[in-house]
Amino acid sequence: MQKEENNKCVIVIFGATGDLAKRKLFPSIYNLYKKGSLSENFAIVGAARREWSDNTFRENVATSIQDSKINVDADLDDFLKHFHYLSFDVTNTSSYQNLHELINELDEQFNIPGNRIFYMAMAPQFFGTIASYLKSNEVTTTIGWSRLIIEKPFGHNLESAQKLNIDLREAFAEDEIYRIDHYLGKEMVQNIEVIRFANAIFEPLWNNRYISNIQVTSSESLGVEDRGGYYDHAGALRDMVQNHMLQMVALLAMEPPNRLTTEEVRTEKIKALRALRPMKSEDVDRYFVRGQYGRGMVNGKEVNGYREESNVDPNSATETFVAGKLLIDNFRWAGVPFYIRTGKRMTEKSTKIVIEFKELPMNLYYKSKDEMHPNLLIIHIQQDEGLSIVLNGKKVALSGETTPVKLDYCSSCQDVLNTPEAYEKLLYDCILGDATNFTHWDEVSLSWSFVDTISKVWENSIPTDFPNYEAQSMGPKISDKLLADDGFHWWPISDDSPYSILKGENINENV
Ligand SMILES: NC(=O)C1=CN([C@@H]2O[C@H](COP(=O)(O)OP(=O)(O)OC[C@H]3O[C@@H](n4cnc5c(N)ncnc54)[C@H](OP(=O)(O)O)[C@@H]3O)[C@@H](O)[C@H]2O)C=CC1
Ligand SMILES: O=C1O[C@H](COP(=O)(O)O)[C@@H](O)[C@H](O)[C@H]1O
Repeated sequence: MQKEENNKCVIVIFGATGDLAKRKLFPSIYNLYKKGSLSENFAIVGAARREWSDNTFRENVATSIQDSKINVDADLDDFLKHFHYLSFDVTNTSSYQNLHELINELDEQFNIPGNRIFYMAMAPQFFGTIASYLKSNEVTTTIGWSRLIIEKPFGHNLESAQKLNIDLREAFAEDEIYRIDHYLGKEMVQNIEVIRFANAIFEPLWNNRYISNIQVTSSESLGVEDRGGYYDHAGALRDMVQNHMLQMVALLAMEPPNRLTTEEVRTEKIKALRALRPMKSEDVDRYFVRGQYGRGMVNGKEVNGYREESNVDPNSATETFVAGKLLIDNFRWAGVPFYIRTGKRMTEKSTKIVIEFKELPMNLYYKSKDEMHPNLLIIHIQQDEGLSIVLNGKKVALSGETTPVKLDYCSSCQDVLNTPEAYEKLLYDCILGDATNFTHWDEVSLSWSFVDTISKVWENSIPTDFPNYEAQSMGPKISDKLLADDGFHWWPISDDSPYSILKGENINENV
């Protein structure tokens, strides 16, 4: 009963004519509708500057759903009846009064008990303004609940994030603000907690006594595409590390929560981020590496270097690659490096976490030709979803030599049609009032304080070697040194060849 009342709501999408709404939000809402996760009592208001009619808006929503990979059923017309459009100027009071009236009408038409979600799918400079106008025009004053979903980037540094947060908090309480990090909606990112805390074979080993290092790689094969205007002011550090990469590190490092409630889970993640050893300016070059892609060959065709991309400064010093070594100063993790790397125009699209376990105290098989292979747990976040465990076994032969054995579980292969998109899951969580997989302000602020030191150092020392990696490579060679100095190497991340991780020739691929 509670759930049925809860999912009745009006969702206002600011920026409904834009790319995010088209590619992610409309298909996600349609999927929720098809699965019966939305009741019939919902309405969507699209708001943007364009002078569209409801019909034009519905046609665009239909096209975006048809262009996505979803199976479109006959119920599309019924679905579209829930969509309404409002031509909107963010700085004009009358726009908010019109919005208020429209929401009230829709509440009545669809029997919605005053529940509202305001989704900011617009450029971040408008977030504060919209929140403040919503409040002053009493659009957020309702007998039901009122929630704000806010897209990244959440500020450009700690100072601007703090200012944005103060602006938002004038209109919304912390528990009404849902800061989206779409990595937290990914199936296997959500699975990190389950793998860790529901398995007796991992939980006791998850610490510095048994783990030698953890590697988190999120590589992209595409370049900056048409987002040069935004990206050239952000760079990989702000675009990926401040949010997605540090969120994955927090999930890997956190203590088990007392309960699976939003507050308990967030508290543990916040504690892990607090334990992150702050960077000193003088250590940045030792712990972090930046790169920028140059030209290269992709599928037999030469592709542009970053500085030749549209809306990018031809002398840009913006990094499109970051690798770093993080240390977590607490009992569990003292001495265990967490290596992260992310970049554009790398060899392939892949996000993987490799947990490398320590060697055994004595190796009975050491005298044999092959050295023992460390045990690995590999969490495949994307493109394939699943996990692998690398163990040692005996070679099928008389010699008694050991050989690495890999056990694979592919969760996306089991349920390929039902794996929900990250946005679908997160939108549904927000409708149900579950903020566990959204970032709390404390997580945002701790991540910015960590990243700010690095970006300040980088802003003050212009790299002379950019571009320093070829498109379609694993980034600058110097990123291998981060690990080599500690006696480690990056494990390969290829999805194409599931056994590549075991092959000697692919190990140390960049060294
Ligand atoms: N696209 C993506 O994949 C991702 C986007 N994001 C974030 O989502 C947000 C939106 O991104 P995206 O959809 O790509 O951006 P777009 O530029 O494609 O869309 C911007 C939207 O804002 C509207 N808009 C712009 N100015 C005004 C104004 N003054 N008043 C009213 N509406 C206005 C535009 O419509 P109109 O021109 O009709 O006014 C359009 O609907 C950004 O914060 C971005 O960082 C985050 C992750 C991924
Ligand atoms: O937030 C962002 O993420 C994407 C990568 O997301 P993924 O789900 O495709 O891995 C990245 O391309 C983009 O630059 C960044 O803003």
